[in-house]
Amino acid sequence: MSVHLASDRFGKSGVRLATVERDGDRHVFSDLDIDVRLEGDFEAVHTRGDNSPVLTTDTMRGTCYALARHYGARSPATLGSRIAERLLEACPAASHARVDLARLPWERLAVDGAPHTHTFRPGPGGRQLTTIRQPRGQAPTVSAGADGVRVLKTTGSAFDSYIKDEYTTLPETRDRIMATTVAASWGYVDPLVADHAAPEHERLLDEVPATFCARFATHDESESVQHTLYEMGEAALAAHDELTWISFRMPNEHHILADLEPYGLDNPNHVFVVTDRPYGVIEGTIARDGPSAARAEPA
Ligand SMILES: O=c1[nH]c(=O)c2[nH]c(=O)[nH]c2[nH]1
Repeated sequence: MSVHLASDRFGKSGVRLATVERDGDRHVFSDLDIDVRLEGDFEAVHTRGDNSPVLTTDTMRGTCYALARHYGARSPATLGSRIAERLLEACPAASHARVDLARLPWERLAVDGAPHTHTFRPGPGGRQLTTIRQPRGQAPTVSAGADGVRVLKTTGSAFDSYIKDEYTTLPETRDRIMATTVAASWGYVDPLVADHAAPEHERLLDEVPATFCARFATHDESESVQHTLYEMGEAALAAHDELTWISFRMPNEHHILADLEPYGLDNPNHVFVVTDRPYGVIEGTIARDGPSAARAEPA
């Protein structure tokens, strides 16, 4: 039997790193979860047990902390780019570095109506995601995203007219709860890709989820999660010229009308059984028409 190494990459996941920047009394707290990966010519590591080309994943972890000391963590795109560059410098066999940085949502605690200088609590949104892809000798690209963005609406969602066969038991409905925890990722037009530390990227990490969540709320003509996903993508691309594509993963967090008949009660959309498993998963990428569509990547 003959086999070969078809693909490989290695790195560190779950590098948890927080920084405090002190601007007088006012502290800025940044909390990141970083993943790094290297790809390149590491075949001998696998096939011959030759570790000489390996930059240890422990060194990758150390690199993240050391560069956070130099560059801070307030801009994940800046920190991520520096980490990617450094990993390629330190590991000659690597041809590509990828750094994924998730920023956890902390917000200032309000005390007597004013944001506190050094006390924080978990913020309401999801995690903000920045991905740096750095091919050796070429410009890096940045893509972005959000995950853990939880939304639910209590009306304005229908689901009917689907295929019915001998295994179909799902009742049709013109009025249901729609709930999901959105994971989104998006890619930028070229100027923003080149200028990867652009403040636009930071601004869009806030604004794009706000745009697609607003469309989730206002799309009261929803025929399905798929229908709303498309509307959310279209709204994001319409509102933000910087984006060329946006991908969503939207689990359908089912709220099933409870059967209260055994108790002699009616149930006009009041009481629901909340189930977490199994759950539907709806995924899609919306891209602008034209050449940029070819660069669309899955979430
Ligand atoms: O919006 C929905 N899309 C589906 O594809 C689907 N399938 C299902 O069972 N419920 C739903 N809801």
